[in-house]
Amino acid sequence: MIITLAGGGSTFTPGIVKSIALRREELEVDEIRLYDIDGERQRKVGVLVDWILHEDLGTDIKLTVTTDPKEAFTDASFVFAQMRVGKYAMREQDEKIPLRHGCVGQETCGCGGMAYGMRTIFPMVELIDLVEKYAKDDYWILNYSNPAAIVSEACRVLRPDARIINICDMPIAIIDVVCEALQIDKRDVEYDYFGLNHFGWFTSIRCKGEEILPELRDYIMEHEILLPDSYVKNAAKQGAMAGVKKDGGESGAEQNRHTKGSWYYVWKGVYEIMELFPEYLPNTYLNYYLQQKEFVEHSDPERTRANEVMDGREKSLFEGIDRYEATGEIDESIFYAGSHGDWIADLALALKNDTKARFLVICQNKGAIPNMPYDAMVELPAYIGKNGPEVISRDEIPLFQQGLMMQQVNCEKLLVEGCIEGSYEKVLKAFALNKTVPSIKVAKEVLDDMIEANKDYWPELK
Ligand SMILES: NC(=O)c1ccc[n+]([C@@H]2O[C@H](COP(=O)([O-])OP(=O)(O)OC[C@H]3O[C@@H](n4cnc5c(N)ncnc54)[C@H](O)[C@@H]3O)[C@@H](O)[C@H]2O)c1
Ligand SMILES: O=P(O)(O)OC[C@H]1O[C@H](O[C@H]2[C@H](O)[C@@H](O)[C@@H](O)O[C@@H]2CO)[C@H](O)[C@@H](O)[C@@H]1O
Ligand SMILES: [Mn+2]
Repeated sequence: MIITLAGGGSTFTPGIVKSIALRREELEVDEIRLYDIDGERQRKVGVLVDWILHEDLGTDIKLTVTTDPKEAFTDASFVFAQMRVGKYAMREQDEKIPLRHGCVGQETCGCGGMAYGMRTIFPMVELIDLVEKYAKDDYWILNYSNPAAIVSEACRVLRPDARIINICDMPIAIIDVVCEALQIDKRDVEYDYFGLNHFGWFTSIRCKGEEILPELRDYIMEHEILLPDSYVKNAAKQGAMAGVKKDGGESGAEQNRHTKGSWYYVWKGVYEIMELFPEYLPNTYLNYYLQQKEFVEHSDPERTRANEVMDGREKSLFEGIDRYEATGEIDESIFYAGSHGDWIADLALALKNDTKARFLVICQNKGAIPNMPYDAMVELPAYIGKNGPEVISRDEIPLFQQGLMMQQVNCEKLLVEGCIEGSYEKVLKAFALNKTVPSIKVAKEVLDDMIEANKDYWPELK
């Protein structure tokens, strides 16, 4: 049983490998392969992965680190994809170019998300074709590569038969925070959710069968933020309490980072949205669409999330690996093993062992939300077994959410069509349709700057 990580040089690789290795008996995994187009970045991550597999956990799982697709995918059962096409340097452009024009600058939302999507569509299709060619016939690609909404729409259009499931860790990250805030165990929690990727709402959260959304709402209103007291106390102890505008990089500690810099506004925004629209718990990404003006106001166009990540997660990981290579000493806090890795490893487990466990997945609607288009890629709970997701249908969604989702879904579809056809006009219409963009003139200005910045990545637009 072979699992290949595509984007093996990712900062998330060590955490994911640890989650796989901790489930080695149920997954019956014999070999883990890392595949990347950047050999040196991946080699370094491979050094840490080797330590995790063979020193830390003492497993006999074989490790292969390669830039050769044939070696990477031959006979693989699972491919976990986590590519960042254009790396952090292009993420920085995605975030900074729109901000220069007064628009939201974000990795996966608005103009930045569309730019990232246009870089990723064809490499993703290429990956699918390589996996089809070399992997086992019943392979599964479990895809984290962002922007997952646009990537999944492109896969639906270009490779409709691919055995790919697109997923996101934000909803489970939100549930982690909710559980910490209310001091409950996440194993007791089940939730209902609907939306698009990075664009959805929790409609019910249950703990041991009891509805806890009202209690959570009270917590958020009382604290004026969705942040657990324990996170805030820990961060304060470390002298890193935020709320502070435009502050420095992340610390190694996962909890700590949520209390400062751009993450602070993520959790504050949940309160600001729920104060006005208390019915559901919003995905934090809705901030960028519902508070676009305020986001631009509190952003520093010279220092965005990409800078925080480069100075934080990326730096501490690669400096830690360098230190290990030089001294043989390892500091485990340089990588994060948690829900992100557990989620994808548990999904593989559900597919392999036909567990019918419940997961949120990005899937074609096919009537599951009756008042959304049949071919929209939506995010919904599903039971996962050996034949893939069995999506749980629901009632019609309210007009406010449906209106927002229709605008966003049409934007994503136009972008994918424009990218495939090489149509400037369609891509411009996608930019103009996005809720983060105030006028067609601004849409054109941002798009033209994006074309220049992405000339090594995007198809030509005519
Ligand atoms: N869906 C989610 O909820 C979720 C959560 C976290 C991260 N992500 C995504 O996971 C990815 C990795 O994030 P990161 O911050 O660790 O980035 P990273 O830059 O550290 O790692 C990405 C790796 O992908 C490699 N890569 C780029 N193009 C490739 C290609 N065509 N083939 C193979 N490898 C390629 C890069 O060389 C790099 O090593 C990103 O797409 C990010 O957006 C998604
Ligand atoms: O800015 P980044 O690169 O730190 O995060 C962007 C990603 O944010 C979400 O995933 C988070 C998650 O919410 C957090 O709790 C922790 O697990 O880290 C993840 C990655 O930072 C989101 O779901 C992803 O799509 C984004 O790429
Ligand atoms: Mn996500």
